Amino acid sequence: MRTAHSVVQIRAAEAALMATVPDGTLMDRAATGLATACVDFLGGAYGADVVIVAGSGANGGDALYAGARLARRGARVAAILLDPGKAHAGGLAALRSAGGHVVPEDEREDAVARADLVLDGIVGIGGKPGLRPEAAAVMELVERYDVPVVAVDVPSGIDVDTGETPEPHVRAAVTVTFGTHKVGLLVDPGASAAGVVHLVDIGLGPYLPDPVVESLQASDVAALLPAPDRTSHKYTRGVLGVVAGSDQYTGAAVLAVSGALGGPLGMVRYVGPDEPARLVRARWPEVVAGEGRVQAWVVGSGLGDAPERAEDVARALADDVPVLVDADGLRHVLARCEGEVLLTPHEGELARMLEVERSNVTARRLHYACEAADRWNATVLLKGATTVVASPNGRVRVNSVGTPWVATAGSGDVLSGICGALLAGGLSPLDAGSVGCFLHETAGVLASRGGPIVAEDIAAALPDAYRYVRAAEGT
Ligand SMILES: NC(=O)C1=CN([C@@H]2O[C@H](COP(=O)(O)OP(=O)(O)OC[C@H]3O[C@@H](n4cnc5c(N)ncnc54)[C@H](OP(=O)(O)O)[C@@H]3O)[C@@H](O)[C@H]2O)[C@@H](O)CC1
Ligand SMILES: Nc1ncnc2c1ncn2[C@@H]1O[C@H](COP(=O)(O)OP(=O)(O)O)[C@@H](O)[C@H]1O
Ligand SMILES: [K+]
Repeated sequence: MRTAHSVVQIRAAEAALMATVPDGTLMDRAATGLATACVDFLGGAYGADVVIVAGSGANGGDALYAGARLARRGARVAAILLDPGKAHAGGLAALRSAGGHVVPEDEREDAVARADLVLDGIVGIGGKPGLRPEAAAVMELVERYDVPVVAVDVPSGIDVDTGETPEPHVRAAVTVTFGTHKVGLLVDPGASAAGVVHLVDIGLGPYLPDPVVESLQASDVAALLPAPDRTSHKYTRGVLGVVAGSDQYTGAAVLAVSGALGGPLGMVRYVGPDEPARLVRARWPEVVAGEGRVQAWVVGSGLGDAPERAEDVARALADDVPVLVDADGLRHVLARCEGEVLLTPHEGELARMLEVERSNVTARRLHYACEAADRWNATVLLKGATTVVASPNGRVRVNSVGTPWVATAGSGDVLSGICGALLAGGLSPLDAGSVGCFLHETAGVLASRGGPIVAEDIAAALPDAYRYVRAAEGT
């Protein structure tokens, strides 16, 4: 499990750990890990030109100490001090004694222009979102000369606790973070600004409380996946009812059912108009058409906007089993939900539900997913490059696995099917949403292998994704 903590939690853990170790130990651990990551990134330090952009806090201190290590390994290291009077004294002395130097103000552009790497030590967890003008001016040079950035702890300027990114902020190729992940490194748009995140263990683990955000890894997913045993039969494995598709959107029915059949259940019942029902059965003879007992419902994909389809959603929500509501069905979730409900909007659908601009949802994904979970008393899975799954009890998971090739028409219908299958298999909405999303994106990666795919390819690769995560656990 990858876990992310808030700044307040990290500060408290840091204080508790610091009381047990000599002064400077944590910064030494951080700088050592940071320097190693820079050497890996550069493919060796010798002869490389490294520019450190250092603010006035400990984040600048980490960068300067790492710079000293790189200088000792043969890099030419130059520091741009944003506030020379307040630069970290120990870090600066270490850099100077290792042969590094401070860049005079009128030589900043030249230094950036020839750099192989810029270390962003402007601010860390003590910074306010955005950058001050002087820091922004240096980072403009870095972007103009297209110099790759390794961010220290966080890309400076992002909102560390939410992943929001008010401009300006740093865009990093790699972020080397210390002790634990920060929420803003896992949630977009902050996650995109962070690039590849590398965690350096500085010994904080035993002092950290429950995380604010979790991110399942393959072995976590494997541990949560239902699998049949010798006593299983199709009904004990779970039956999913799929209410999807319409005469206009027949494909949604086929795709939602394909996603469901790629999951660990015993049977799918399809409930819908004649034409999509005919297509579903032609494609999947094992599907039973018509109502019957189910362990969970998926309702919504491709229902269309005919007012009478509201009945479908109401009937599913009134049944005493977990319900996933997707796409068109989301228009009809008007009141607070009761029981186990998973809502799976994309940003546009969530914006419509909350009556806000879509751009606001894009900018504040964590905030609006949590707000919707609270408002509807349901688990909300907000789709995207990093999917957020927020439950009404405050637990949040983020999925960072996947490929943008998964963003293809009908892909969301497949997702609703696999998540529904997991609900029918007995998983909670939080587990079904986060495990389903992991399997769906992993299937996308396996099917795509770097090339274009269609939604059916994702559904077809779901059993392989299942095998892949079980292999990761060694089961
Ligand atoms: N936690 C841990 O376990 C460990 C933490 N460690 C490290 O410490 C870091 C936290 O250090 P920190 O507390 O000194 O704060 P930090 O982020 O460097 O700077 C804040 C200062 O910057 C300024 N400033 C603020 N906003 C700004 C802006 N938008 N644009 C420009 N400047 C801005 C403001 O200063 P001012 O100029 O107002 O005096 C403020 O006081 C942490 O991220 C990690 O790298 C590791 O060493 C080891 C273990
Ligand atoms: N950039 C991306 N990287 C990975 N997955 C993505 C990206 N953008 C979207 N997705 C995924 O693609 C799917 C799209 O679903 P949705 O928007 O409902 O499409 P549709 O309505 O066509 O089925 C979701 O699972 C979403 O999380
Ligand atoms: K930083």
